[in-house]
Amino acid sequence: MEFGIVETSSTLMTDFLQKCGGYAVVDGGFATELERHGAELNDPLWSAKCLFSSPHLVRKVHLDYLHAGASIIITASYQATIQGFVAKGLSEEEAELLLRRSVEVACEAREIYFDKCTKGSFDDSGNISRRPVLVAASIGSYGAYLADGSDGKYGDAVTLKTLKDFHRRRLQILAKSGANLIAFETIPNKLEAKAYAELLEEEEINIPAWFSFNSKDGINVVSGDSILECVSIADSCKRVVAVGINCTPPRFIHGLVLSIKKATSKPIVIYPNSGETYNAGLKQWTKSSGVVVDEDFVSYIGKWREAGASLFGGCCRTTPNTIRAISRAELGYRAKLLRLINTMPHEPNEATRLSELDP
Ligand code: MET
Ligand SMILES: [Zn+2]
Repeated sequence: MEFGIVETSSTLMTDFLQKCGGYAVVDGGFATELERHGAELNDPLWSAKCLFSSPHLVRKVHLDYLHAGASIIITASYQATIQGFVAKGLSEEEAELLLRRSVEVACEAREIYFDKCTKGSFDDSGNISRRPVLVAASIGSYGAYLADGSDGKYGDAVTLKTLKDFHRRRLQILAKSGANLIAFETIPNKLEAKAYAELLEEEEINIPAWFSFNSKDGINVVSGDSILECVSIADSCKRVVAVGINCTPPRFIHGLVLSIKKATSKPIVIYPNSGETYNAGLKQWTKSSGVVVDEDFVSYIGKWREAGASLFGGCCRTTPNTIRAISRAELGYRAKLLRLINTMPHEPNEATRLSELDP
């Protein structure tokens, strides 16, 4: 029975990617998009504050990303922790309800989107035709909860047990909330990756997960730990169905995908930030030379795909426009691929195919 559950879990991503034509579009920056709509997130709970202060805005932002073409939407639970809610004066029960609510709101947005966009569309067999949409329940790191800019350098007092104790209950709740997968995001170090992998096994979590690491130099993860060692931890966990990088400047992604490829054959998920730098002290994003506009962002996608990534989205300070641009580029890529296949007298070699398909 248990084997059966894990089996289903492990094929979720490959089945999904197959349905999407090999590549899928993830959503964009969630918290920063809430802020663009006027939410005041200078708070230890960050985007999770909106789960009780403005759930309608959370739903709207999910919907905007769906309309922009995202096929995976990530919940507002990144910084939603029981410990954080309790510190705000909520009871544990209320905190757990809010965690569940983060997934419910995303599922509601998906229902509204399906309702609006699939009326009257049927496939050749008469079934309703919808692009598949997955809801990924976000789990941010212990450092996100601390919100102290520690970048995964937690010090010796924070052990594997500390991290497992911190994450266990939230993971249990989100895994039973109706989400399709767990997105462990912005993972800063090896110890936290290990804690997640052990929790997934110990708790027999029956939905799959992705591990997405954070890097600030394009070589190591943000704490300085080796990306290869981090990816290997994800690779050896059968419940992990994709591994990648998020909230990292776009200019570092190509090299990181090449490194990840060396340590896993699982699908690679990439959702970089806008290239601006977050100043944890000032709690502000500051412009830097590597900032890219939506068109530039899209021009990178071909390279990332060529390097081996198959799920693309955006993180902080990217918007539904970024996702729309990625999604159009993906549709264009697929159309070109089809045309190429139909017109080629013989199977093109990989190099010809990829150079002709560069966006
Ligand atoms: C600091 S990375 C934040 C990731 C989260 N999914 C968000 O967009 O809010
Ligand atoms: Zn981010």
